[in-house]
Order: sequence, then C-alpha cells, then structure tokens
Amino acid sequence: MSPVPGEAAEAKRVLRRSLLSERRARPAAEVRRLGLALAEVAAGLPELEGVRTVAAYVSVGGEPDTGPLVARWHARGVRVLLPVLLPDDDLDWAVYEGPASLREVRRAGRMTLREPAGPRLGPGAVTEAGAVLLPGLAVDRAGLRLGRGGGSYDRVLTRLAASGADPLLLVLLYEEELRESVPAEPHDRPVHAAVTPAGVRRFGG
Ligand SMILES: Nc1nc2c(c(=O)[nH]1)N(C=O)[C@@H](CNc1ccc(C(=O)N[C@@H](CCC(=O)O)C(=O)O)cc1)CN2
Ligand SMILES: Nc1ncnc2c1ncn2[C@@H]1O[C@H](COP(=O)(O)OP(=O)(O)OP(=O)(O)O)[C@@H](O)[C@H]1O
Repeated sequence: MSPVPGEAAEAKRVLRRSLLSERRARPAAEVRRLGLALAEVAAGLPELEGVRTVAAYVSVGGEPDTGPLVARWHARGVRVLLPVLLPDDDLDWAVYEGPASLREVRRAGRMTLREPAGPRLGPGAVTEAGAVLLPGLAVDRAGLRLGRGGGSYDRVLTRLAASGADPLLLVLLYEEELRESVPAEPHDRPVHAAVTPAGVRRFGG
C-alpha cells in the first residue's frame, strides 16, 4: 500500500493500461485454446465439489475465456449467476440459461458485454453463491486483485463480507498476470485462488 494518497490509484491506472493492451494483442485462437486449459484446471478444484450455485461472468475480447468453464458448470446442473452492470457500476444478477439467454449490451465508451436477459434477482443474489469468479487483470502473491476500476467487484466483496457469506473467490488469469505485487488501496480484499492455464495458485491460510 502506498503512503501517499492517490499514488496507488494512479499506479493502478498505469498497470491497467499496460495489461489491457497485452490482452488486446492476444490472438483469438490463443484465447480459445487457453480457455479450454483454464476450464480444465478450474473444474478440477476440490474446493468446488458440492457447490450448487456459482457467480461467474461472460468474458469478452482478450479476457481469459470463461466460456468453457461456464458451459461445463451449466451442463453439470450448477446454477450459474451472471452479472448485469447497473448505471452506478454496481452489479445485479440473473441465472444463465444457455447461450440463447445472453444478449449483447453496449454502453457508451465501454466494451460490449454479454449479459443474461432473464429475470434479475437483485444485487444481493451473489451471496447465494458457493464460489465467485471475479474478473481481474492481475493478482499478486498476497491474492490482491487488480480489477477494471469500476469498483463493481469491490462492492461485491463488501456485500459478501457483510452477509457473512464466505464463498471461494477465484480469478482466471494468463500466466504473466500473476505478479509479485500489485498496487493496493485500503478497500482492496484478497481472493483465495488464481487459476492460470498452467495450474492453480492459492493464497493465504
Ligand atoms: N466480461 C466482463 N464482464 C463484466 C466485467 C468484466 O470485467 N468483464 N465487469 C467488471 O467489473 C463488470 C462490468 N464492468 C465494466 C467495467 C468497465 C468496462 C469498460 O469498458 N471499461 C473501459 C475503460 C473505460 C471505462 O471504464 O469506461 C475499458 O475496459 O476499455 C466495462 C465493464 C461486470 N461484467
Ligand atoms: N465497497 C465499495 N463501495 C463503493 N465503492 C467502492 C467500494 N470499494 C471500492 N470502491 C470504489 O471503487 C472505485 C474503483 O476501485 P478500484 O480501483 O479498486 O477498482 P477495481 O478493484 O480495480 O475494480 P473492480 O472491483 O470493478 O474489479 C474506487 O473509486 C473505490 O473508492
């Protein structure tokens, strides 16, 4: 954590820009290939055994591909909640009912997301999940996650803690996005594990 106010926030912006440009440069075929490896590693985690509801998201562009993992969970009868971005950057949730239940949502100046079209369950629905897949651009050795900067998942983590829910917190990353350290602010909370195509890295106790 930085002793100078605002310094960590600026360092996050700088690191985000470089990580996002590296993701943009990744060929689509490689994104797909690595997505299969990510699903293989994630689906084999013993911590996920017996989990009936997960909260995930649908990756876009050069993000680590969540598609194969979401498809596998859905096929096994796991209830998959997907986020709906609200105007204030908080997240609502709806159940994934297969590819036809997604729609493309374009918001001014932002990347096009694929969101669930079904009934919205409310922001509190994420507390029903036994595991939460969080988007991240990088995770460090302490499990601290650099997000996109909307603070959406910071709010999710606050909500989970307030409700007493203690789901498995998981981030899918490319190998190079596992970092020694990432800039952190007082509100940042660590995740439990990062999955890369090469394997899983667990943090903390
Ligand atoms: N696939 C995916 N879905 C997701 C997220 C995500 O990171 N990835 N989210 C994670 O929270 C939430 C949506 N949050 C978003 C936050 C920023 C931007 C975005 O387009 N940002 C610009 C930067 C400028 C800006 O913020 O407008 C960019 O990335 O180019 C999009 C979605 C929920 N759904
Ligand atoms: N619990 C919270 N409730 C509301 N706003 C919050 C909360 N936690 C953090 N924020 C705000 O969200 C903004 C973005 O924070 P930060 O840069 O840490 O995002 P991030 O963790 O990279 O993104 P995300 O959480 O969307 O993945 C900051 O202005 C921060 O003050």
